[in-house]
Amino acid sequence: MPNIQLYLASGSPRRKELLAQIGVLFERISAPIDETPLINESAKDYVLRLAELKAEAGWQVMLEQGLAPLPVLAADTTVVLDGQILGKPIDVMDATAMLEQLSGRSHEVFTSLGLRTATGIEVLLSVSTVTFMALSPAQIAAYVTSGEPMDKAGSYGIQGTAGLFISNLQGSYSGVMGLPLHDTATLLARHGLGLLAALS
Ligand SMILES: Cc1cn([C@H]2C[C@H](O)[C@@H](COP(=O)(O)OP(=O)(O)OP(=O)(O)O)O2)c(=O)[nH]c1=O
Repeated sequence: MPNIQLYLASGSPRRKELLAQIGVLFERISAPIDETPLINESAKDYVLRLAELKAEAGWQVMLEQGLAPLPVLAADTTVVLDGQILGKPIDVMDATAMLEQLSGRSHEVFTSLGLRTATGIEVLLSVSTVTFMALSPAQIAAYVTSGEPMDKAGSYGIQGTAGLFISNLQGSYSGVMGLPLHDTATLLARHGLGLLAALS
C-alpha cells in the first residue's frame, strides 16, 4: 500500500468519500469530542472551535497510539439560520421542526477545517448560502421518514433526496456536504501537500 499523507479525524462517511475524491491518501482516526455549543457562542466561533478541537483530539490519538507522525485534518459542518446553530436532530420531531424552519427561505452552511501539524494548528471557514423551496408538511414528513436527516446538520443532506429541495446554492457544494474540496486543497498546499501542483 502506498504511503499515507495524513490522518482524517472524522467518523463522517461523507468526509471520507470527499477526501478520497481528490486523491489524498489517508487513514481515519477516531477521536470523539463534546460538540455542545458554549453559552452565547456565535455560530462562527462554534464551528471554528470544533474543527480545532477535532484536529487536536486526532493529533493526541495519533501520539497515544504511536502512529507515524503526519498532519491531522478535521472538519465541522453547522447549518445557521438567523445566527442560530442547527446541529444534528435529536429525534424525528426535531428534524421536522428544523425542516419547517428551513422551508421557503435561505440559510447558511458553515464548514470549518482544522489541520494540526507538528508546527501548530490552522483553521479556516467555508460559508455557503442554500435556498430551500417551500416544503409541504407531506414532503417534510416523507423526507423525515426516509431517515436521511438523522445524522446530518440541519436535518438534510444536499447529496441525497434533499437535493430536490434546493433551488439555489452560493458557495461550495462539497462544503455543504461536509468537506470543501477547494479550501481543503488550499490548506494542504500551505503545508506541503500540493494536490493542485501534482496536476500541473
Ligand atoms: C448540511 C449537510 C450536512 N451533512 C453532514 C456532514 C456532516 O457529516 C454532518 C454534520 O456533523 P459534523 O459534526 O460536522 O460531522 P460528523 O459528526 O458527521 O463527523 P465527524 O465530527 O466525526 O467529522 O452533516 C451532509 O452530509 N449533507 C448536508 O447537506
